[in-house]
Amino acid sequence: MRVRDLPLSSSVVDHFAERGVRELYPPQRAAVEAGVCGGADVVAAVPTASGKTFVAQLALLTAGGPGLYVCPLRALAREKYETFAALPGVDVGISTGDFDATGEELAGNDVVVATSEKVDSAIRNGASWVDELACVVVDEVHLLGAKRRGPTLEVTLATLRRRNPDLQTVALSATVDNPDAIADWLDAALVESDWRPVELRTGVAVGGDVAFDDGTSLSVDVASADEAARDDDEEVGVEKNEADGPDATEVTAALVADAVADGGQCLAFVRSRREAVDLAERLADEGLAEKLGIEDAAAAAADEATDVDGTLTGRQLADCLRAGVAFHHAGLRSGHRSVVESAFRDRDVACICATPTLAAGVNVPARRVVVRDQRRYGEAGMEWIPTLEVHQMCGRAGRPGLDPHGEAVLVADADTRAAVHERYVEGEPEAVESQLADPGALRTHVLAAVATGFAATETEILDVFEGTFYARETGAGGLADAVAVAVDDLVAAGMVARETGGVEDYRLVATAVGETTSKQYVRPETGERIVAGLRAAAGLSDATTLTAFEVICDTPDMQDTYLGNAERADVYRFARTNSAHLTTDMTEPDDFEGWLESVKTARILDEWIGGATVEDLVERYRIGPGDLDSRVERAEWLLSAAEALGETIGVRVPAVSRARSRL
Ligand SMILES: Nc1ncnc2c1ncn2[C@@H]1O[C@H](COP(=O)(O)OP(=O)(O)OP(=O)(O)O)[C@@H](O)[C@H]1O
Repeated sequence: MRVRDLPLSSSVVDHFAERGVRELYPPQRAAVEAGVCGGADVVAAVPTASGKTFVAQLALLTAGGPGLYVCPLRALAREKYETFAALPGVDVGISTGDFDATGEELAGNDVVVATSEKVDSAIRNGASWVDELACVVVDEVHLLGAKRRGPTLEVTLATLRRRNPDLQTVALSATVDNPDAIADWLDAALVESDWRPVELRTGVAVGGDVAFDDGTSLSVDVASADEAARDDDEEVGVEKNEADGPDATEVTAALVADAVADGGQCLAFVRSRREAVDLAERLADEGLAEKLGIEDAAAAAADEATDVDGTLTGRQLADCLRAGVAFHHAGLRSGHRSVVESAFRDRDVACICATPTLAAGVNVPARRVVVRDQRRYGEAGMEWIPTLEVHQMCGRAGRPGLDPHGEAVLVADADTRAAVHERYVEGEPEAVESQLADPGALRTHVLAAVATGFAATETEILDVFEGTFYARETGAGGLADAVAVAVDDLVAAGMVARETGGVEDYRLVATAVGETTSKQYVRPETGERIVAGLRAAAGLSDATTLTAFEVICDTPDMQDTYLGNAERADVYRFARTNSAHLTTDMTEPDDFEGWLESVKTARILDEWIGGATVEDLVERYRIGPGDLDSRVERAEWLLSAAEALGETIGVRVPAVSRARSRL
């Protein structure tokens, strides 16, 4: 099936042809056969990099009206926006910021790219454009199994479909165990395929020996790399037992060096940000830039990274880039992330050492993927990383048209070889499971349903949830008890009131605080904390910007900031010295550690508006520059919510507005 046989304009056909897209890939053909160009609802569950974006474009271009592309990950939205905006004759809007507004300015676009939070917020604020949509495409729909954002994704999609029964729904998923359940939920045709544009072989490495699942094998020389490490160890007086095998880092280094010497780029995945930086610094000794012959380009990429800022992270990244290697994780500033991603695509860097976030959707195909760590710290100590995530990492291997096959190598040792093989080579990815029953998520969405006027009784709330994936799995009735608890909680928190009509007959209405909380897109617990904080601040004789920051940082909508043991005493002293400016008495918090972390975040933000530089703060408080950026952004949103809530309850705290304007 050819692109030019599809119902697309000739300029669009030319656009694709210029990008080498002339003949449809088999899963794309299956989607067309399922009716994606004719308004049909389709779920496509296909491997990484097998052309899902093209399926999205087909749906959006052929729908008889405006389309919405829901991108659960903010980091990806910009890339998709650019892809859609390049289409001839298509007006594209983007909405990914975290806070506020109906986004009325988005009306009139042919395609809107937005996160599910942003769409949810637009619905709560009464945006009319959401009712005019002809088509919605949800990318990475398997993320409805994610704890925080999953419930928003499914409730938003259910609400859109309920309000607009003619809406075409197209959902794109990674390969999961239950795509049929997702298709059944959306009443959609299922396109399921394991076809990949480049064949992938996956193997397990023990020492320098890799056994692939297609029966082939590979040996790399770890000994020399290992000796290098041993020399280093000797210098610093580390004793190493001769009987120890080579460690996973050295095996990884050898696998990377081998692929690069052969002209191929690599991705190496590790469990944490810290490990990503350490591994990159270790690989900087491998002479990768010389091996790939990219010294000049690598130096230029290093200069670009230096231009972003002068932080320690920026300097480390630049040093690594100069040596042909980079690191990539969620604590990087977006400027650094995009330098790394585009340098990799332009072949100006030989290897990226990354945390699993890179695997989720960023288009960075490599010859070889090495998964050094398959376990990471979780709630229950060291846990295996889900198969779905590891498969997404492995799926980045193989560049269409350039590599005969992609190679994914999982680094194990003699003890873990069998488990790693069973879990990730033989094993199937997990099923997607709804997280909507989580009490915090339910409170948020119950409040939204009441505040927007969609529901005024428990039964009507259950009707709203009837279209969710959760309800498909268990029946909406499965939520009845949990919804009743959520309503009670919201009444106790002063967000919702029961207005009685007759005996035992009542309607649920949002209180003014509940309505503002929902519109400002903060969680009910956040709204409650801010209201209490504002009242306390109004009673302080000396409420300062620190007071305002303490209030908003002590909410579940602000990210936690890690508090190391060494800093604890210092933050404790700071809280004591500044107790006159804080709304919480030190003896009060149930979760004292959590509160101290909020004080640390508040202190950082207060110094930031006082003129401290990113460089200072990053070094003094040991947070990533990207983490500082995201806290500043959240603080802006939460302070604006605090202003709105202050107005609602008639409490004015000038320090809140001062903090906001200085941010
Ligand atoms: N029919 C086609 N012919 C040639 N190239 C194609 C075709 N379809 C897609 N591609 C190219 O394949 C690459 C991967 O496609 P795409 O990014 O859509 O994959 P994806 O399935 O969305 O991946 P992800 O798992 O990252 O979401 C892109 O560079 C795209 O231009």
